[in-house]
Amino acid sequence: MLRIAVPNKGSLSDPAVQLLKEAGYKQRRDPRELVLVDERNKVEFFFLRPRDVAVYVGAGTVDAGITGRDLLIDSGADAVEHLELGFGGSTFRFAAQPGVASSVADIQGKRVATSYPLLVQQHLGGHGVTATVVRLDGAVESSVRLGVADVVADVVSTGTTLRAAGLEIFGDPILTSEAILIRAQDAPVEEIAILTGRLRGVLTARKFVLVDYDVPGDQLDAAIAVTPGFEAPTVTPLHGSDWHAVRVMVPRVEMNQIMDSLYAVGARAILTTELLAVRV
Ligand SMILES: Nc1ncnc2c1ncn2[C@@H]1O[C@H](COP(=O)(O)OP(=O)(O)OP(=O)(O)O)[C@@H](O)[C@H]1O
Ligand SMILES: O=P(O)(O)OC[C@H]1O[C@H](OP(=O)(O)OP(=O)(O)O)[C@H](O)[C@@H]1O
Ligand SMILES: [Mg+2]
Repeated sequence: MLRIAVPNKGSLSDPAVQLLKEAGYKQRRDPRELVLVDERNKVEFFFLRPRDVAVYVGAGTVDAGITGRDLLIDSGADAVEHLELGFGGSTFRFAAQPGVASSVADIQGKRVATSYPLLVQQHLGGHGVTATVVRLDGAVESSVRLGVADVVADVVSTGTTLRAAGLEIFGDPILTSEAILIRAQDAPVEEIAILTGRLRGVLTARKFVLVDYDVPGDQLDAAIAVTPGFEAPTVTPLHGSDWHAVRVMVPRVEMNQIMDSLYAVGARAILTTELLAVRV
């Protein structure tokens, strides 16, 4: 049985569980459940603290897990980033009160508060900067006002938390993070491939929609130029006329522009439908 670690709390937990459900895996109903066996798919899920996922995968006691890239790096664990999962996006940034620092070099000799000490130490070391890293469990933004640090290094999503604390981002991003599937060095290759295929199937289905339309023969090439498709669109002749029915996958974000363009070249009965899962 493939053993998979899933975050039990925090921002990554709900979207991770949702992704696994959509990929056809059984998920827990009771948030107190720590282990769940999915007999049908031959997978065992372990619900662990997001920070600990990489530790277990790195130790090889579970084969794979869902975590954030920032958490993986900060864990120092010997696990492999295997697949980007398209949620939990954030950047990891330095911030301070206005005028205190404008680049990483300005951190020299200062105190940096963070919940990600290894990630920050590695970044500072890479820039030849020596600083005192103050490890905090959370609410890092308050550390400057409360006098335990001069600079913070933290996860930034909207920036609202930093602004509310009177801090400004400075320097280049330390890291761009998102939720990722990680695997153990010696994870079973075939089982990981099945898991990856299932997850990719959902991620692709989220990015694309299916468009169907009818188009007269003399406009078929113009319509296909608008919707070239993943490989090639499916074209079926309509009974008793020179019209064709076309079915094609298009990127969800471009869906409305594409429908407008199709209409403009003479396509009619243009329908868009959701995809549940895809193998391409
Ligand atoms: N707005 C956000 N706030 C915090 N973490 C975020 C946010 N957006 C994405 N993430 C990602 O979520 C992961 C942090 O997981 P964690 O479980 O610590 O979440 P949390 O929401 O901070 O929970 P906690 O209540 O334990 O602080 C990191 O990979 C981080 O990059
Ligand atoms: O840029 P924003 O959209 O404001 O989001 C970023 C904030 O969210 C997280 O905090 P969280 O709520 O997880 O609390 P914590 O600091 O205690 O982990 C993170 O540590 C930042 O403080
Ligand atoms: Mg947090």
